[in-house]
Amino acid sequence: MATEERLRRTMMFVPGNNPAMVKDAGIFGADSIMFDLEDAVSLPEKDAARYLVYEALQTVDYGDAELVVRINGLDTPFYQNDIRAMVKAGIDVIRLPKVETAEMMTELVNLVEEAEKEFGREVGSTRVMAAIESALGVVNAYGIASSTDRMMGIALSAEDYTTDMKTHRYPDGAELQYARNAILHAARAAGVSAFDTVFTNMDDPDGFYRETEYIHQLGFDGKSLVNPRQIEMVNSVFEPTEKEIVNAQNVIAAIEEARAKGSGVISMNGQMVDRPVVLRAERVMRLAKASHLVDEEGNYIGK
Ligand SMILES: CC(=O)SCCNC(=O)CCNC(=O)[C@H](O)C(C)(C)COP(=O)(O)OP(=O)(O)OC[C@H]1O[C@@H](n2cnc3c(N)ncnc32)[C@H](O)[C@@H]1OP(=O)(O)O
Ligand SMILES: O=C([O-])CC(=O)C(=O)O
Ligand SMILES: [Mg+2]
Repeated sequence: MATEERLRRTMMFVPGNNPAMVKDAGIFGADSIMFDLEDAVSLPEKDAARYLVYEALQTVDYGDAELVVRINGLDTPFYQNDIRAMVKAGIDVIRLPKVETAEMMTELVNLVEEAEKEFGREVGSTRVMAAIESALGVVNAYGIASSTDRMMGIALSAEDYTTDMKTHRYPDGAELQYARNAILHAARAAGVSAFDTVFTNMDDPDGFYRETEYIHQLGFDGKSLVNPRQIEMVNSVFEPTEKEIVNAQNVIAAIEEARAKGSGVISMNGQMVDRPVVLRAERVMRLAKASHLVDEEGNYIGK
């Protein structure tokens, strides 16, 4: 399933007009690096940023990170050149900002396909994602999330969203409750990844940690980030604990024993273990493996 393909806990914005940040973006260990051609780049620098990111994609080794670019919106004069350059460079994922309808994704995908043909890239190899930044986008979230086979995920973009909603961000996040839940349900129903929004106050690590724990509890796959210092904090929240891993191993062993006896349910330390419990345990083990916390047999080895 698309949401389980790879770890996507951390998706770090890197301003596309900053050569030092673009060059070093791979050293911090983000699961996904997101080069920004949109709001981090001023209008006079749009062409230079596109060229800088294009060059970096040809020359810099970003290791295993998934490479994403946030292009300019469909209401700008820049998005067509952004799409052609990024597809030509072989970007993994194009993130379209300010998506409000499924038709906007269709327009993106048509241009991506044209560019893949023009530059000899395999048709279908470029994936896409949508940033949802308005009330209309939230209302249409499922249509957007299920608009194309290329869809990797959808993200809440709370800075623009709260502006559209005539509010701003508060420490308790109550103003984002509906959007977070709507986006998460749309992503899960469509089988794509769900990303929470950026947290922009670098001087409030406690607030960042609280928000990350909260969105992890809701079920998001990860979070958009603006600074490398945020990566380790997100990973520490998303990594399964030793206790969770040992419990998952016990659950899997118990259900295998039950199945050998022809039963789909068993009691383990007073807890009923049945299919949903087993599916959660299997997911814990996949996360543990991807986080290199277990060996090939699934035994906890820690960091
Ligand atoms: C609402 C929206 O649209 S949000 C998305 C658009 N915004 C962005 O892309 C902003 C990205 N983030 C940044 O530009 C910066 O992190 C800021 C402005 C928020 C903070 O900057 P600083 O206070 O300089 O950050 P900090 O002191 O932690 O930087 C430490 C190091 O990490 C680097 N760094 C910081 N942020 C990033 C980043 N996003 N990507 C890559 N490298 C980064 C700095 O260059 C610095 O490197 P150095 O030690 O070699 O000089
Ligand atoms: O995608 C994000 O989280 C950043 C952004 O553009 C917004 O919040 O408006
Ligand atoms: Mg925005």
